Amino acid sequence: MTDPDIHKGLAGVVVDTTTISSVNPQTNSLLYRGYPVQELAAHCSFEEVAYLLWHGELPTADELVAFEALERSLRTLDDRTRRAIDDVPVTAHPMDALRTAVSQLGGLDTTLQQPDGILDPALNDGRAVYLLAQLPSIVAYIQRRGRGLEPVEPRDDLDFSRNFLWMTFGELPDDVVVDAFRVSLVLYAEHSFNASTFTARVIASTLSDVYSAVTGAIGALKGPLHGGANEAVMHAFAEIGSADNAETWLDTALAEKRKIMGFGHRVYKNGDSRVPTMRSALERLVEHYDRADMLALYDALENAMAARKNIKPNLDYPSGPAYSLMGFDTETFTPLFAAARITGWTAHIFEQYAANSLIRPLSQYTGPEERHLER
Ligand SMILES: CC(=O)SCCNC(=O)CCNC(=O)[C@H](O)C(C)(C)COP(=O)(O)OP(=O)(O)OC[C@H]1O[C@@H](n2cnc3c(N)ncnc32)[C@H](O)[C@@H]1OP(=O)(O)O
Ligand SMILES: O=C([O-])CC(=O)C(=O)O
Repeated sequence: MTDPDIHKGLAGVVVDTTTISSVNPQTNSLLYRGYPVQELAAHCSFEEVAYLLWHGELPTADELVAFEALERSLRTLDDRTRRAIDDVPVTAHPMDALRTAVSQLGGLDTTLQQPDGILDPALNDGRAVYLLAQLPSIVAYIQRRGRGLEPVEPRDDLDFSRNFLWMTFGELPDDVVVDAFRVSLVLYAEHSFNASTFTARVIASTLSDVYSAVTGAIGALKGPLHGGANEAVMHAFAEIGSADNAETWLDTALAEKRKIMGFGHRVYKNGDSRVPTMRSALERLVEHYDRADMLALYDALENAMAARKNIKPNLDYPSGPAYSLMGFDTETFTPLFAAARITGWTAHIFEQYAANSLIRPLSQYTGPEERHLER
């Protein structure tokens, strides 16, 4: 019998079709429902992008008004969600607290028990907007709790990005900061069959519910080879200290066979299509906060990595320092990624439900030959 082809890590394997986004390493482009992500980042609110990912088209003016009103009405945290977060030790990683909170939202949703309660598209549309509205409140609550601060209530006179920053910091930053934050959310919203989205689709393929699928996706995103890389970038920056040390630090790290976080990508081998847009946002923040030293370090490490390994940055590389300049705690960076990616995750969960086939690949057994107990 010939050995089957093994596709370790499913690298290069096309497992299904999708109409949600297309990642094109040949043209270095990323399209959401056909629109280049750079155009969306330049011209659209995060709410418009969420609507586009879910419905396939940008909202009309009336649809946007109704959608924004609904999202704003769903932001307040239930006391039971706060208590669930409070039961997680404050020293735990914020992604653990976020995962617990989303899991608990599933337990609180009694409509899951209705006939067809898990798959009903109308119920699921509502759940997606609810998760979109709740995640910023949860993430802001977790960061403030970590700092020993009282929560800040959401405001329904603010758009998604502004309200997120308001709830986190208790004040509104300048427009340049809000805009960089909005750009990061748009860029993080969706990226086809990445590890966390695929996790969500695997869970959805068993006809489990959307909260379970999102809870699993949060677990997958936490890892440093995926979303966890944005905070790992800042840990590396802290180790390096300043631009002068970048080359020496990198030589040591590579000699120790360490992975350099924020560099490399499974699909893009010649640069991540989102990096130039996020880097421009980072440059505006650097100017605003007068932190040329941050950009110098950023460039020094990028150049050293290009010279030694010819490996380019991914989106987590500019996002990490951008979130740091905005004032987020380093451990909040991956929860921010999750609060944006909830849009892509849920779009994929619903696409999976709509044309489902249980995801269950094969493996080649390489363990012991058949043997028998000696008793
Ligand atoms: C938004 C996102 O989630 S983007 C991804 C964020 N993750 C990171 O930034 C973590 C750091 N990067 C990595 O670990 C990898 O580049 C991954 C996991 C993203 C992609 O990995 P793969 O597609 O499996 O690439 P693979 O690991 O085969 O890399 C090919 C070669 O480049 C090297 N390489 C790839 N990325 C890096 C890196 N960041 N640092 C050092 N070497 C690297 C590998 O060691 C390997 O070298 P080898 O052939 O000598 O063994
Ligand atoms: O596509 C991937 O493998 C990882 C990634 O960049 C993302 O999820 O945004």
